[in-house]
Amino acid sequence: MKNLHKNYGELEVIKNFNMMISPNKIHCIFGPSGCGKTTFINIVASLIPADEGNIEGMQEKTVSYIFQEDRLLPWATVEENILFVLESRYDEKEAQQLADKYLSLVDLTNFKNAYPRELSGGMKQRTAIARAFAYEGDVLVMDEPFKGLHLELKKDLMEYIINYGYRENRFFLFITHDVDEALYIADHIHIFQGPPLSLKQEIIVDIPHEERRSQKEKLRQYKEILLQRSKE
Ligand SMILES: Nc1ncnc2c1ncn2[C@@H]1O[C@H](COP(=O)(O)OP(=O)(O)OP(=O)(O)O)[C@@H](O)[C@H]1O
Repeated sequence: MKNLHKNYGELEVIKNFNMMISPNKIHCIFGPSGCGKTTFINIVASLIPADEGNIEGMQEKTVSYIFQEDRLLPWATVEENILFVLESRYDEKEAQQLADKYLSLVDLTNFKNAYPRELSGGMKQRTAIARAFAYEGDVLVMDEPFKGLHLELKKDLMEYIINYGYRENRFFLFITHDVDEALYIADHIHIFQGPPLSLKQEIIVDIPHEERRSQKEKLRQYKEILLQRSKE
């Protein structure tokens, strides 16, 4: 991302902002409310245009997006909500296989025929996660995707991203306010401040994912740095 600028009226949300992300790595974005994180990832996902600047390497890339809110179609069932976005990309059989696989991952197979109004907030969010994962975009952009989910499912979903080949050749941008979540999953943690959005510090978490549960002392040190830098 090069020299990005974005204003909302008088407010300079993003000004001369640069950042690089690598495939196979999970980039977490951390920063105070209102600093411009959502605006930034919306630009990366081409949901809104930047006023200036460009993003290289995104041509022809497909994007899966998990929003802060579930954005489900109210008139469609859980399964139809997923199949609907897969239609443009997969044939019917492939789409059904993907929908089945990811409904099972988020533990909603038994609710595939339910409508959003019949679901709890967490179940709606799980549907939105299944929809984004199933689309299998080259770029996965997530804005606090696991907020409100219970710990076990949150861990299962993070494990899935880390361990099941899902990371291969894929770009991840992941906004979270949860320090433990970030330290569990991230390879890079970008601490932002703003507006206008700028990088305060980038932390590279150099503990292999499979060792994160056992390397408690090292993780605690990262946590301290992260909390300290976020507060300053
Ligand atoms: N469509 C819009 N029109 C006008 N101002 C906006 C718009 N969207 C965001 N803003 C403003 O831009 C600033 C950055 O908002 P943004 O949603 O990007 O922040 P954020 O870091 O994602 O916050 P949060 O963590 O609370 O989601 C805020 O001051 C917000 O009020």
